[in-house]
Amino acid sequence: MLGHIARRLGHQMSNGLKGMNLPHVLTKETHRHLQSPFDTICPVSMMSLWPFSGKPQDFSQPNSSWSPEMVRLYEHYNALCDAENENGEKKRGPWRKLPSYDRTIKYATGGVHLSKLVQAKARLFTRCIEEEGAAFEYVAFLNKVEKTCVCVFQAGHLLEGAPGHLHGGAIATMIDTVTGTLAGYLSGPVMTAYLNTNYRSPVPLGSVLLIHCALDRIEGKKIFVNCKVTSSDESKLHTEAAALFVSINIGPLFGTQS
Ligand SMILES: CCCCCCCCCCCCCCCC(=O)SCCNC(=O)CCNC(=O)[C@H](O)C(C)(C)COP(=O)(O)OP(=O)(O)OC[C@H]1O[C@@H](n2cnc3c(N)ncnc32)[C@H](O)[C@@H]1OP(=O)(O)O
Repeated sequence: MLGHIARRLGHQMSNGLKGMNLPHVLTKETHRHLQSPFDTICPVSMMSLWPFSGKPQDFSQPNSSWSPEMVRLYEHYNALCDAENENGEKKRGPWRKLPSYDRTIKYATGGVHLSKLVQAKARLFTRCIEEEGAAFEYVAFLNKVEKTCVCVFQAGHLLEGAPGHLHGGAIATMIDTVTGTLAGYLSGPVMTAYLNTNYRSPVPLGSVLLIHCALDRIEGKKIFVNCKVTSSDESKLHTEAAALFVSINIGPLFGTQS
């Protein structure tokens, strides 16, 4: 019952926050991606070591909860994914929009042990709240040449910490997610060994933020990644972090070679 009331309240609040009519805000380019999200992105199987199958829902596509600023930044980075050669022909640039699913392992092929190890109800923490705009709305773009990743993140009303402001744990969660994604795409399966976070200025709830991550160095199976969280115009630094990821071997889980 309480859950039902909370969901209704959340829904009303998020409707109040929307303040936009998606079809009027989105450009033709964005509509193209909405209609066919897999048109322009590299097949997942080509981008990572995860043996995905099928076409699961990509939660990083624009939805009606995205503010005009979120949509603007999405379109800005999306445009970088298509470069033009000297003849004006479209060719793939160094940037890739990364798809984002509510489970990673669910869509993996093989792995006879998966059904026993993974509970059917498990969901990725950042994608587990169904109401659009209520919690983590984000889309990440990877630059494999520069070994960087940028994430556009809109912080929803369920992520409150200090009154009216974003919870520090929610910020750390997003930093872990984006730095971990970069480390994972560069080195395969990893786990966070440490995440050192410095909170420099509070983030108003509902803000759109940029999370910039860059590979610092790789030493054997250790991947060091730096991160900065800024306001959407990059004028204000909110958080800085340094993370260490360690490569792990999960081949046997997926039924692949160890
Ligand atoms: C294919 C990709 C697709 C990507 C698309 C994914 C999409 C979806 C996105 C979701 C992205 C979410 C990303 C969240 C990721 C988590 O949040 S993971 C959860 C939190 N982390 C954990 O639970 C990890 C717990 N810790 C452990 O399991 C183990 O300690 C570790 C980290 C795996 C390391 O253990 P180990 O493999 O036995 O390594 P070990 O031999 O002890 O140490 C190796 C080296 O690391 C050093 N080291 C280890 N720990 C530390 C430490 N804490 N401090 C300093 N140095 C350390 C050691 O000193 C050693 O150094 P060297 O001697 O080699 O110089």
